[in-house]
Amino acid sequence: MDRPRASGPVGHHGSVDSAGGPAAPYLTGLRLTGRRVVVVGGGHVATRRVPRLIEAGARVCVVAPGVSPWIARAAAADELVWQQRAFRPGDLEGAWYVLAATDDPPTNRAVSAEAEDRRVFCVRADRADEATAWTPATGEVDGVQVAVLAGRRPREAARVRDLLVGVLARLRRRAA
Ligand SMILES: C[C@@]1(CC(=O)O)C2=NC(=C\c3[nH]c(c(CCC(=O)O)c3CC(=O)O)Cc3[nH]c(c(CC(=O)O)c3CCC(=O)O)/C=C3\N/C(=C\2)[C@@H](CCC(=O)O)[C@]3(C)CC(=O)O)/[C@H]1CCC(=O)O
Ligand SMILES: NC(=O)c1ccc[n+]([C@@H]2O[C@H](COP(=O)([O-])OP(=O)(O)OC[C@H]3O[C@@H](n4cnc5c(N)ncnc54)[C@H](O)[C@@H]3O)[C@@H](O)[C@H]2O)c1
Repeated sequence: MDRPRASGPVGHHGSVDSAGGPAAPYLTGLRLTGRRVVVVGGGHVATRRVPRLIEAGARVCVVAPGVSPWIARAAAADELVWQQRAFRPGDLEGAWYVLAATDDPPTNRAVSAEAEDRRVFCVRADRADEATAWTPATGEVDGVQVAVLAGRRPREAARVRDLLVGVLARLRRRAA
């Protein structure tokens, strides 16, 4: 079947074409309620991402010898499970989504290899080119969610997210 054509500068699929570049990720919305998500590593990057997984209702398991105070508190409050040890093969059993976010590249590589074997999508914090998923910059205004990927330019993604959230909030206030 032919691909549907874009009409005008912004196609009906919402993209301004950058023909010839590497394929862009397929943006989607994971519905994680009650589903196991394994986060390997419990430092700065994991601590930025885990709250959103919990908000989405995921059953989060953090595997790391040491974690941030926020993750330790969330574990104590039963908001997540913390396995206080290094990653071991088999830890991804039953996972729907995986984050490899340690500061040890061989461990991140082992996590992403196990995820690949199990065909589970996996973010890899240190090597986006070897990951099967990327984390967008996100925001929300009155039930409208915004997610921005900027082609491995996280600061640009966060800047555009802030702009969009600002515009949405202004539109909301004007409509009220
Ligand atoms: C948007 C955001 C969402 C979030 O994380 O929640 C996000 N990174 C954020 C922050 C941030 N990232 C980095 C720093 C420290 C340096 C700096 O300041 O520049 C900081 C700031 C900080 O940590 O404070 C460095 C970095 N990032 C990546 C690599 C590896 C690589 O590119 O290979 C390295 C080098 C690591 C190294 O040195 O080894 C990779 C990715 N980072 C992504 C997302 C994915 C898609 C991005 C896109 O398409 O635009 C992608 C591709 C994959 C992924 O990781 O999912 C969040 C802003 C959230 C917000 O502000 O709300
Ligand atoms: N993608 C991004 O947005 C982004 C941003 C900053 C840094 N990074 C990259 O991500 C990596 C992690 O960054 P960070 O700032 O969160 O590091 P961090 O030092 O704050 O945390 C590292 C965590 O990994 C854990 N860990 C180490 N070895 C482990 C093992 N074998 N098994 C399980 N857990 C293990 C530690 O206990 C700790 O919890 C960095 O090395 C950097 O390459 C990515």
